[in-house]
Amino acid sequence: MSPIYIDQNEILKRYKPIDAHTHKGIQGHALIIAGSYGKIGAAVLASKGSLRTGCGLVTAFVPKCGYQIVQIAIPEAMVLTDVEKKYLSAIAFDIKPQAVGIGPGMGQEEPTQKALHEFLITNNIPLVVDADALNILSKNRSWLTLLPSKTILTPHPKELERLIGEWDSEEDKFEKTIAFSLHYDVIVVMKGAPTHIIDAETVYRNTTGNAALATAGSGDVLTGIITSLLAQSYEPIDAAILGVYLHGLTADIALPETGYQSFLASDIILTIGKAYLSLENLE
Ligand SMILES: NC(=O)C1=CN([C@@H]2O[C@H](COP(=O)(O)OP(=O)(O)OC[C@H]3O[C@@H](n4cnc5c(N)ncnc54)[C@H](OP(=O)(O)O)[C@@H]3O)[C@@H](O)[C@H]2O)[C@@H](O)CC1
Ligand SMILES: Nc1ncnc2c1ncn2[C@@H]1O[C@H](COP(=O)(O)OP(=O)(O)O)[C@@H](O)[C@H]1O
Ligand SMILES: [Mg+2]
Repeated sequence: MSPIYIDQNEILKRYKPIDAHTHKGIQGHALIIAGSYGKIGAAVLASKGSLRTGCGLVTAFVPKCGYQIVQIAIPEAMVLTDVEKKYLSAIAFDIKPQAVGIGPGMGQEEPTQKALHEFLITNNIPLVVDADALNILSKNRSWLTLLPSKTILTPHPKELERLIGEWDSEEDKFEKTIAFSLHYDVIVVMKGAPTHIIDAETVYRNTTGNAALATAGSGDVLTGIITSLLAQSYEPIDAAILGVYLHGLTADIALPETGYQSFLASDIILTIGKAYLSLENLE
């Protein structure tokens, strides 16, 4: 297994600069399905990640308790609510998003598990699956076959272990993840230091990012970023690659100002602009 390094060259092959004549109606609509009582912040962080990466419209689908929180935290986002107050129980919407990001802060209540199952049965919108949605799939493995082809899964190491089982070496971990990617026809973003992306037998290794990212919510922001790129018609593998690269680049750019310790997931969101500008300067 020799990885393809995700560096400036790889990014410039994939990055699509903004068309001067674009408008919000064609810049993609991302739907973030996330949050539960005490973890609405995860939905906020993911939705902001989507908005800051060029998505024309972003809707957050949250339990009722998240309504005011999201509306006040992000006036740019639209909000749909579940019938339940504290957790998701029935995922229904009358909008037409081009991509859905599901899972951050969602919890694993029984009704939430059922809601995910029912959503997956009918859904054919390109999908990013993270956090508790991954944990629910690990508990209900037959539902993995319901994922659309090239769905992007973004597990951290513990979530990966729940999905593929324990590994006894780094090599074994990659073999198991490649087998998983082939079996379910999905892309696996193996978050870590560094992050690897597995698309069938191809392994990509990210070159940006640092330990400043070891902070609550940084994965939630990544979910929003990748969902946004997917909604903007990037191919799933390109959305995963560009998303992971930009996410890491924000930490590299911010580090001289924040140091490792004071960097927050919100700083990823605040630094995405500089990360994009650095891509434009490379062209
Ligand atoms: N503001 C909000 O609303 C926030 C909401 N959030 C939401 O909370 C939910 C629970 O998410 P979660 O990831 O904290 O719980 P969980 O899956 O049990 O994993 C924890 C265990 O995994 C491991 N581990 C993790 N990273 C690792 C690494 N790099 N390298 C190695 N190991 C690593 C580590 O295990 P250990 O090493 O301790 O055995 C750790 O104890 C989820 O929905 C999320 O979106 C959060 O995003 C926070 C902000
Ligand atoms: N030491 C590190 N170096 C580089 N990246 C890191 C490091 N620690 C964490 N990250 C990145 O931060 C993110 C953490 O995601 P995750 O564990 O899902 O956080 P959360 O669930 O709190 O949002 C991943 O993108 C991961 O690659
Ligand atoms: Mg996470």
